[in-house]
Amino acid sequence: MLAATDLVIDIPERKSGTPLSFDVKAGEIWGILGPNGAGKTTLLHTLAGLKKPRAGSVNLNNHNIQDLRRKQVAQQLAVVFQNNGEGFPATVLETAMIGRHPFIAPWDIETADDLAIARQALQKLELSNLESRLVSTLSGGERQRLAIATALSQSPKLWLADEPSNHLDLKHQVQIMGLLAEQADTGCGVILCLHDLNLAAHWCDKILLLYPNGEACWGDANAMLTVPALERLYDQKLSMISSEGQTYFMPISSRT
Ligand SMILES: Nc1ncnc2c1ncn2[C@@H]1O[C@H](COP(=O)(O)OP(=O)(O)OP(=O)(O)O)[C@@H](O)[C@H]1O
Repeated sequence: MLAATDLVIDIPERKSGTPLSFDVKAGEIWGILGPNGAGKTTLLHTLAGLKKPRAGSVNLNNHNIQDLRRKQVAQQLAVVFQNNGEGFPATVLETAMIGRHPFIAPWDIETADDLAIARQALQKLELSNLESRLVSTLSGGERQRLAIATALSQSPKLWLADEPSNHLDLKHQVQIMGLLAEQADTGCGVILCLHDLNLAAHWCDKILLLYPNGEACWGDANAMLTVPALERLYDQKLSMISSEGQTYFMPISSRT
């Protein structure tokens, strides 16, 4: 679905680091992990074709993403951004409808089907009762769920989400990760930037570790999520706990 070949992301004044070559297949959930400033968002935006790579290429279904028109990309791929700040004044429903725009011809208006898809997405994210509200009045978690509902309205084959659990309470974190897993089960590819190691351990099939010096490695989640690798990644002591077949990582602090 999405293939990176010898990809070097472009971070100003930073060495090129490890060229990235990997293939995100239908049904897979990839987690990109790394400390603040490592380049996770830059990588996600490069994979989405929003940012040109310094070297190498990103192919979306065998086409170089830089050669595709933005509308062609948006018909296949949705991006959930890290910050869903204020845009134009718009209601919740109007915002969810933005997800339908890649499928609407210029000068055409949304059809009843478009409206139904957007409403279904709002319902899935428990936002139906807020559809007439202005986005500016939403809480952080509601805004995050709306960003995911808007991506869902886009019916993407590929999801790229930057910290999708941002601002969400525990129940909604599980709900959103469940929704993304459901999307993967229906044949979508999913790529997530994550800070929460436990969400990564629970939900991701593949992990890419991105170090601040540009070094990177990737592979099956259980091979990548080891205490030595993660301690080096975050420069933080960790302990690993297993419970009921699940793995959990905890930072070790000096406070007793
Ligand atoms: N236009 C720019 N000019 C200079 N440096 C930039 C520019 N844009 C981003 N950077 C730097 O690139 C680095 C990577 O940023 P990026 O947002 O990709 O990191 P991240 O891993 O997503 O971080 P976080 O976990 O904090 O969200 C950061 O050090 C950032 O300051």
